[in-house]
Amino acid sequence: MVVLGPNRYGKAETRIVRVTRHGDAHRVKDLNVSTALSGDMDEVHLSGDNSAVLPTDSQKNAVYALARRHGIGAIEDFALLLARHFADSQPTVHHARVAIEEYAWERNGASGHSFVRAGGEVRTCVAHYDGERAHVVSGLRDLVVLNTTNSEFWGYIKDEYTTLPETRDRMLATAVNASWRHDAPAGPSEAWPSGDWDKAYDRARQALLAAFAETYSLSLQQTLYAMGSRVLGDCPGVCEVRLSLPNKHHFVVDLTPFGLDNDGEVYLAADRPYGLIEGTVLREDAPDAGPAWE
Ligand SMILES: O=c1[nH]c(=O)c2[nH]c(=O)[nH]c2[nH]1
Repeated sequence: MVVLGPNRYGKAETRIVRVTRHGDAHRVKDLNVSTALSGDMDEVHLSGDNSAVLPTDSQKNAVYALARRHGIGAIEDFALLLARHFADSQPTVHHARVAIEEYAWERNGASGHSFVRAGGEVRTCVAHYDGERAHVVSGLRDLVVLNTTNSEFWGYIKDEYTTLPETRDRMLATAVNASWRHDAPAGPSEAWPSGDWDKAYDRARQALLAAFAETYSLSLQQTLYAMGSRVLGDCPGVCEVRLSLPNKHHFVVDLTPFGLDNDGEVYLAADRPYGLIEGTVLREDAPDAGPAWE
């Protein structure tokens, strides 16, 4: 006997560039949107009856049409708009998940129409909506940071395979992958503070950077906790932070064969393998996450 378990379906990675033109001053939003719907989908799996299915092609078209109709502000607002559209317009759709990545462009020179892709991190969000309640997780990935000192690593277990020398001064570098969960409003999801998402994003990003720079680190784990705590302290309305930090190892190169000393001046930047330090930091009274992280 087999049964159908949890399932969802949607259009992954719809790439959309939305241009807003105010005279000669243009604005660009460059997104990657993934939708996933669930609901009365037993029959399509069990008998092939498609009558409950909103095609993934229609989901993709809705992304473009709603972008044209409503414009795109903060990605969290656009994700909620789409999630509400799917769950509120189709009786067979009980839950919508919309994930968006944003690629930033900066103005290129003084013209209003030329742009250069900002090389740094990618902004992310995931919104869930079930017809009643919404959950929003914001975040970023690939924010690469490096401290040339104020990092030590010693006092760890030494087993028969340990060769790593203890260090009181090392390079510490990582590509920050962070997501932060917003408190869901108690009432209907329309209560989400619209227009505050960009400010909240800048504040969380700044908290991550400040904590990385200012923490005297005895391990990347300690730095992770400091970064998560700082976001919670600086960002009202954020109740949980999840971090995934690859330890981008930098090894001092032995230059003695060439008659040269090397007191923390020349490093080999290793590509892989890398330590991967992951953790969650949350307010003690954080409300239940529901589907927020799915
Ligand atoms: O900050 C660190 N944490 C570790 O757990 C670890 N393990 C390791 O080899 N180097 C490091 N660095």
